[in-house]
Amino acid sequence: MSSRKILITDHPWPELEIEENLLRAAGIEIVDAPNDAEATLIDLAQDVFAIATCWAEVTEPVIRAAKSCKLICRMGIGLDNINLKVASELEILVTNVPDYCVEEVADHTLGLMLALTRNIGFFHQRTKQGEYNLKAGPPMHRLSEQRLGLIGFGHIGREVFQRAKAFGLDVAAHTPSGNDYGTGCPMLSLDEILFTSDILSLHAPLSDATHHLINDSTVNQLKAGVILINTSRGSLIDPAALLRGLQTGKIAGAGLDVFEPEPPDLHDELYRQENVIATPHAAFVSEESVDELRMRVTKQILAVFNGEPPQNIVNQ
Ligand SMILES: NC(=O)C1=CN([C@@H]2O[C@H](COP(=O)(O)OP(=O)(O)OC[C@H]3O[C@@H](n4cnc5c(N)ncnc54)[C@H](O)[C@@H]3O)[C@@H](O)[C@H]2O)C=CC1
Ligand SMILES: O=C(O)C(=O)CO
Repeated sequence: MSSRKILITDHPWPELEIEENLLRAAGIEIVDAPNDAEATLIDLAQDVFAIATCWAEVTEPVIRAAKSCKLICRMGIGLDNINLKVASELEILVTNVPDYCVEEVADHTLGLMLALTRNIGFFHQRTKQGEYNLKAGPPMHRLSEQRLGLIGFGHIGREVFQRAKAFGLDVAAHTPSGNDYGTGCPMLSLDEILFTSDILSLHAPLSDATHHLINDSTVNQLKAGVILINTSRGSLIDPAALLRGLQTGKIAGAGLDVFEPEPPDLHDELYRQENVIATPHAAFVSEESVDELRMRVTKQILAVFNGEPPQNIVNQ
């Protein structure tokens, strides 16, 4: 390996001590980007053998500038911030960590769902403001009489299914393949899931097919009073259509962990709606998941440095 440098484009953890301990011991230098602007990444990527990225856009110009690059690691599951086509064309391996936070995201999804269906966010705000009563709360429904529709039934969707069953929810799912992975979960068409869900939760990756999957036309198909949960990617929802759906009452509430764009403009009308609860792309986080993620990415980098195949290659 001629280059001994790697570039970390961005990371939400304050220090890189896990990466430094393992990589510096092997003689690898870490370049910690000061910001994730494309021009900065183009400049810093020139002589690195690997790029590790959380949410920064690893664009075609960044990849083409990285002349010695053998590996691009997504420090996470979703691959929507990496130009996979160009990486593959240049025979650069791309990896992700497909299963480090499945339980955390499923728990978070149920958390958002319960906060909305039990009016926990609403009552919390009112109680803190000194209003100790049940006046004017949105209607609440018995969960065991509600249909939860999942769009996407991969690692996370299936984990949400298991939890939701324990709450007595009637769960159904939609994916293009219709594979229920032996769970017995009814698999429906997109139209059926939109028409029949009392709660709709998104667990599909961001792609051309899922971009603005929730738009004015699909909002129209939803059951009146539906609750919408998104812990996948913000751009699965057209934010303007969501706002209109909330304002007309078609959508009774939204629980959002992901946004378009990120970070969102929290002064936007959408986030001022009382029936929107939001968390800052935090669904994946626990001490355990983040440590596991960082260790596994570091091992992928070490493998390639040592001339071995890394785990979880997505483009081979
Ligand atoms: N908020 C957070 O902190 C986190 C968010 N995520 C997001 O969650 C997404 C899902 O993660 P996993 O379940 O692990 O992925 P996965 O790859 O195991 O499952 C994805 C599922 O989406 C389905 N799918 C693909 N295209 C579809 C379409 N057009 N319509 C409906 N379904 C479609 C697939 O068939 C599969 O069932 C990730 O792609 C990522 O964007 C992942 C981790 C953390
Ligand atoms: O792992 C993912 O895809 C996340 O969204 C967290 O970065």
